[in-house]
Amino acid sequence: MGGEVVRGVEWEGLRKHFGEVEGRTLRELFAEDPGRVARMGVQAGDLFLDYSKHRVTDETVGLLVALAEKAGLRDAVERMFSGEHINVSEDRAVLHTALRLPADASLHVDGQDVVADVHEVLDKMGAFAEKIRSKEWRGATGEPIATVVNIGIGGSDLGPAMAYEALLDYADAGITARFVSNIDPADLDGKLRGLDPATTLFVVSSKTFTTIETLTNARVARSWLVDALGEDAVGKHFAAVSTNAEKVAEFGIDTANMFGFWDWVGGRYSYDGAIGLSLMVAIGPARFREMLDGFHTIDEHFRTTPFEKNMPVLMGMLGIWYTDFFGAQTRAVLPYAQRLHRFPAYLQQLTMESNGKSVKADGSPVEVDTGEIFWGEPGTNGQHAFYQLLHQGTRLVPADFIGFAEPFADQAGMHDILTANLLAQTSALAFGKTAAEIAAEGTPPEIVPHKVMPGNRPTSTILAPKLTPRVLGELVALYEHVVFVEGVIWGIDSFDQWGVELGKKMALGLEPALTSEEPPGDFADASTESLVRRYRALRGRRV
Ligand SMILES: O=P(O)(O)OC[C@H]1O[C@H](O)[C@H](O)[C@@H](O)[C@@H]1O
Repeated sequence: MGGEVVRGVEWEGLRKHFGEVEGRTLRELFAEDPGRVARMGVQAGDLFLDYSKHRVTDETVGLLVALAEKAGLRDAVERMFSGEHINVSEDRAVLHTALRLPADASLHVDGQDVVADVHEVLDKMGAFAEKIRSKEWRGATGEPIATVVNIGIGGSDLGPAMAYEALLDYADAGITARFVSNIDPADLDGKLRGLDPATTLFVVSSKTFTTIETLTNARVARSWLVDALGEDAVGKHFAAVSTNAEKVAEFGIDTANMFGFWDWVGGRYSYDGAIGLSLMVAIGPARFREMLDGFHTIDEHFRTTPFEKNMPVLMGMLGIWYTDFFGAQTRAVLPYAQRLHRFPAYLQQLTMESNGKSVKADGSPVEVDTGEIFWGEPGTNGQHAFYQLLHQGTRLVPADFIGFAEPFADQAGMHDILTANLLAQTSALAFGKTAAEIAAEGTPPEIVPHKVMPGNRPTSTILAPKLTPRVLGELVALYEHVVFVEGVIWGIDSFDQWGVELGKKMALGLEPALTSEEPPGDFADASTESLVRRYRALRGRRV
């Protein structure tokens, strides 16, 4: 499966074809075939993708689709959706798609009625969120909750934080959310500033409930609350989201206020379940469910649409095309929506923790580059910062531009100016400006080379009607499945993350060396030892 197609017949066919396409420009491709625009557009739910500004022909698309077929992508999709243990290194099912199945759907996995479990938790979250939003839930002093502080990190932070920011215009109950993640004390300190313990609810979010950052922040937050309101206040001011009820109880949070999920939901795939609790409190259960419908729409599209019109398949295969044939290292994601300012950061975990692997699912080494480096900033800000490199630098940076037709609120035509910028950038990136065109404007000859815009820089444009809860769900599901497609082609396990473990363990081992009164002991390496001594000296400790 999967990785076996790398360097196979279809792969080599693509390599040969790449030799023919590499030297062609988008100007030529468009001049020869203006009809490509009509053919290279696909709709999935509310999302429209224009991929005509990619360095591909119909033949390229045909070959990429054939590679996906040969890799067994169809089967792999079914295996994921039906709950097979495709996360082989952890022997787990991968069922984030079950988090958004409608209540009348049916899915039994490992003897468990997954749909019933999911909806039981959603209903419990909904009831809790409504109590807080309606002010029926009162804090220890009888006041309603004004602020929800989510304490979590990685998948237990990035998803709800990104989505809360994205959907801020839908937070209609006067309840704001804050997100604390970093073990740097500055994070919690900054986020607690200005808050009244009497009106603050903490949601401690951790799949494992063993993550040191989260538990430490939660402990400090607990003291902050208890110092102000006493020990008895904890029950009214702390909730937990976890798969680990035992640890939640051990920490001292009433499991009646705990919202569960399952080992078949990866941390980075979890905010559409209980990890989204703080988001649900802010926007309400109905809008949260609209968001889930959006996710589900794309799940169905991915599962049932022929590959030639399948948005995640096309985007994933384009990722393979640029990574493994053009040798691109990164993919920029450029949302023309300020509300999506955390979307690139969210995608970094989703994509890079999933596909940053150098062995295949069977443990053998991969033979080609895997894992695109995702990065980005909202437009138009990025235009005034790093787009220079995108336009005239030596590196090829394929980019996804994301835009919306309707703003939540507009002023002075600002939204149209925003969209005009998105369109101008993708056009300039694709078609550039030649030396002759620049010279014809009267530019002095010695300046002409500086002004040449090489063009031929590929982009996707994703356009949606409006950034609603539904559309956000669609966008996130789209990228989840893009990750899946790429992982299948590379033959890797996109659902484990062993690479983060070693550093965590070493930090636990190093901490005593920083704080001990004894001279630092033996170290594995001289550089680390010298830095430990320097740090201790700077902190006035014995070296
Ligand atoms: O939710 P938790 O168990 O606290 O885990 C939080 C995060 O920490 C880990 O280091 C993983 O790399 C992430 O995938 C995970 O989302």
